[in-house]
Amino acid sequence: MKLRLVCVGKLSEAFLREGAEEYAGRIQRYLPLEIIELKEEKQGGKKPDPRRIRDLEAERILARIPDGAFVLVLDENGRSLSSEGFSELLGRHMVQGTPELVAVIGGAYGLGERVKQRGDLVLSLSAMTFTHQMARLFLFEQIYRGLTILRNEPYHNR
Ligand SMILES: C[S@@+](CC[C@H](N)C(=O)[O-])C[C@H]1O[C@@H](n2cnc3c(N)ncnc32)[C@H](O)[C@@H]1O
Repeated sequence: MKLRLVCVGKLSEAFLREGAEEYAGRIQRYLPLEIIELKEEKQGGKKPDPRRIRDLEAERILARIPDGAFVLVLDENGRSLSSEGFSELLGRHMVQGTPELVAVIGGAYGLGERVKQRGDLVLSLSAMTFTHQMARLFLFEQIYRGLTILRNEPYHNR
């Protein structure tokens, strides 16, 4: 199974970029990982219309999700899972032969309804809201943690 992250915005904070790169490297010891960073929608000088921004970003996000992928949409209002539960989810898709697991992280205004509807699971990392950059780091850490749990490797201390 391949992993793909589709996200809006780059990692501009060096301390988060370093952390995310560290975990991305660790994940890639187990599974291939592709990161697609989409540009944030800008509305040239106008007062931002968050709904319009989300809708425009949604079109570009959906275009990067291949058919047959299992889609994990990251949203603070989604479902929460334990690390073990998340690890089981990853393991199930690896065994079932899901070709690609796509995780989606929104930009400053969050994700449009069409993206949430495409999600096979809308996942919350916490009921609190993080920046998209932090969400990326925490998601990567949890994917890495989940993979080490599947391999029974000493990272997650039960
Ligand atoms: C700054 S947040 C957007 C917040 C925005 N108020 C909204 O309506 O979603 C940017 C992105 O980070 C991700 N994110 C932030 N906090 C999260 C959390 N607690 N759980 C899961 N994803 C989160 C989501 O993908 C969100 O779209």
